[in-house]
Amino acid sequence: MATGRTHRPATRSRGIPEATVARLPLYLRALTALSERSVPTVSSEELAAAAGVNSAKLRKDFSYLGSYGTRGVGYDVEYLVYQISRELGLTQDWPVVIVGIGNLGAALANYGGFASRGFRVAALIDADPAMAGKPVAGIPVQHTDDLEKIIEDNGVSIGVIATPAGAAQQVCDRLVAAGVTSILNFAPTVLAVPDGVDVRKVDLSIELQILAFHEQRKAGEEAGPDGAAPTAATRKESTDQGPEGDVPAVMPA
Ligand SMILES: NC(=O)c1ccc[n+]([C@@H]2O[C@H](COP(=O)([O-])OP(=O)(O)OC[C@H]3O[C@@H](n4cnc5c(N)ncnc54)[C@H](O)[C@@H]3O)[C@@H](O)[C@H]2O)c1
Repeated sequence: MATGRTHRPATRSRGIPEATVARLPLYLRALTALSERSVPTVSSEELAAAAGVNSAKLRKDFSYLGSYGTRGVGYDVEYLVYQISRELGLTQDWPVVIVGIGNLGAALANYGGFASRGFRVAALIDADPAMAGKPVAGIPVQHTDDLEKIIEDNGVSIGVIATPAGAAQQVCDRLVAAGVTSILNFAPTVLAVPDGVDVRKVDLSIELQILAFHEQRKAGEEAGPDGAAPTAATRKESTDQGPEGDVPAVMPA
């Protein structure tokens, strides 16, 4: 699956390809787990396996960061955590607003993984007046009438859209007009944004459709061309991640 960002060239100005940027969070997740176990160093092979990435690709990715590891020792885990966090802009706190506090928005608000990665949920916004003031994940929901003021007061540059598809473009336009320059869109619709605004789209049903495609292919292989039982060559491990082995569940906008 291709990954990318809207309105950005395939290579960023500092020379790190988008495909490498998309893998940095995978390395960071694996490195954070090693750090939590107080593992001091890791080889490229071990880290590649933990991140689900090919080790030659990992070494190439790290060369863009200027990180080459030490022969026979490997990479310093803490230093790589710092380097990748810095590259991803995670050494600073990012206030995030979530718009649309229904089933999905509430689940996202309750997800502790944002805060632990430097994303602070600054505000929850919904159009339903009945929800205004009601706490979700300990944060009172605010009405969309105040969207612009909320963005400005909190210095928000990242917005998450979890509204119905029909409302998403209008919400997006207001977020962008108020100063938001990055949008994570969960609504099943393509958003139009001006240059300089990044949109990432998450669509779990697309991921399921891709899995369905692989299931169908596996079923065809199991039956074999003449209906024969599967052989070791045709049977696939359930951990198969595809040729790249590093495909994130996030679609380009
Ligand atoms: N990307 C995914 O994998 C994924 C998974 C589940 C749901 N979704 C999508 O996420 C969206 C939300 O799903 P849900 O199940 O939480 O729906 P929901 O109906 O439970 O919640 C939607 C919320 O958005 C609010 N809303 C409506 N219009 C608004 C507007 N203009 N401004 C602000 N808030 C507004 C509603 O008041 C409601 O609280 C839908 O578009 C759905 O298709 C995506």
